[in-house]
Amino acid sequence: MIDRSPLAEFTGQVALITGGGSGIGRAIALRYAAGGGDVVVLGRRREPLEETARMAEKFGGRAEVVTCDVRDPEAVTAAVNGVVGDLGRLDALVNNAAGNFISKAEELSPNGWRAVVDIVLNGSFYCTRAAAQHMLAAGRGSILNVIASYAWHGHPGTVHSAAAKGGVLAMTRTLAAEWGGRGVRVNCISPGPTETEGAGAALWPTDEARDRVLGSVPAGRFTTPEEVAESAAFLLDARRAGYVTGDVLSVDGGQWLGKAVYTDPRAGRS
Ligand SMILES: CCCCCCCCCCC/C=C/C(=O)SCCNC(=O)CCNC(=O)[C@H](O)C(C)(C)COP(=O)(O)OP(=O)(O)OC[C@H]1O[C@@H](n2cnc3c(N)ncnc32)[C@H](O)[C@@H]1OP(=O)(O)O
Ligand SMILES: NC(=O)C1=CN([C@@H]2O[C@H](COP(=O)(O)OP(=O)(O)OC[C@H]3O[C@@H](n4cnc5c(N)ncnc54)[C@H](OP(=O)(O)O)[C@@H]3O)[C@@H](O)[C@H]2O)C=CC1
Repeated sequence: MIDRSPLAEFTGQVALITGGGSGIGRAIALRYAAGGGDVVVLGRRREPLEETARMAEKFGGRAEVVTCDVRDPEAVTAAVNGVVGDLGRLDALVNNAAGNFISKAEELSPNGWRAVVDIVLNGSFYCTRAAAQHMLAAGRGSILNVIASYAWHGHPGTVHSAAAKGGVLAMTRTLAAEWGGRGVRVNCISPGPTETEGAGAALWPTDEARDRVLGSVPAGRFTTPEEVAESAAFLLDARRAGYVTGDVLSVDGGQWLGKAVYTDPRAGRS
């Protein structure tokens, strides 16, 4: 459980976290609040967002809730402008909202493809565009995109999500270069398999599938949302990561390296 951060690095600052009502998004919101910041959590369902806000307020800062579908660009712009109107500033955006399910590519319907790409890639762009208008005007800001390692190595069964996350990675690098001289940093964080409300049901719904995923992680366990949140706090903090932009931090127990590399007995690992 996250307690107040000894750094208090976000005191006086404001973060907007999409998908902040569950899993990794909630952990990032709570870590930001523990660091003294104010948080706004955005998603489609009000109830889980309000639960995050109640938890965040215990750290003493402000916490607000916005219901919005990131696939709706007008609603996103209104939500972001509302944050700045209510809280006076916007220092950080975390594009964490996502949709996912497993499907053979040849059986995936156009609408299934569209649902995931719209949430992950288009939604991240809409939020980024709206937030950057304020950040660039202020000359400071940090945008963190939550991706997955299959953005660069691919993964059978998740072509929609892998393609969308790959697009977010390219967007991150492009915008880091475009805005690097104007005070706005853009980075990615790449969690390993993490047991959350959405991921377990969508990606490893059976014990057999769960064991197979676990078997792919050299560290031998799932990532915790709090581990992702701690690294997210580092990347969001301008004092510690002010010179880091356009990069990806993997928090995955070595999963993307490929466990096969480590299971050769000649290397002393099995
Ligand atoms: C083999 C994989 C193992 C993975 C091991 C490695 C793991 C590490 C990396 C993990 C990386 C990433 C993880 C995540 O992103 S986890 C987050 C998961 N969270 C969620 O998905 C929560 C939100 N989800 C949703 O909102 C929905 O699932 C959805 C994305 C579908 C969007 O909901 P919406 O209500 O807008 O959409 P619809 O229900 O109307 O559906 C739209 C079309 O999509 C089709 N669909 C939906 N589900 C499925 C399915 N399970 N299989 C096939 N098709 C599906 C649906 O039928 C609609 O299409 P049609 O209109 O053509 O029918
Ligand atoms: N868990 C894992 O193993 C891994 C996760 N990731 C990434 O981490 C991030 C968080 O994942 P995780 O916590 O597991 O996921 P969850 O499914 O638990 O959370 C996803 C959140 O996104 C919100 N959301 C989904 N669609 C929309 C939408 N259209 N508009 C607004 N909000 C939306 C959901 O709220 P609501 O339904 O109320 O809208 C929910 O709060 C994602 O980007 C995911 O791809 C990366 C690697 C591994």
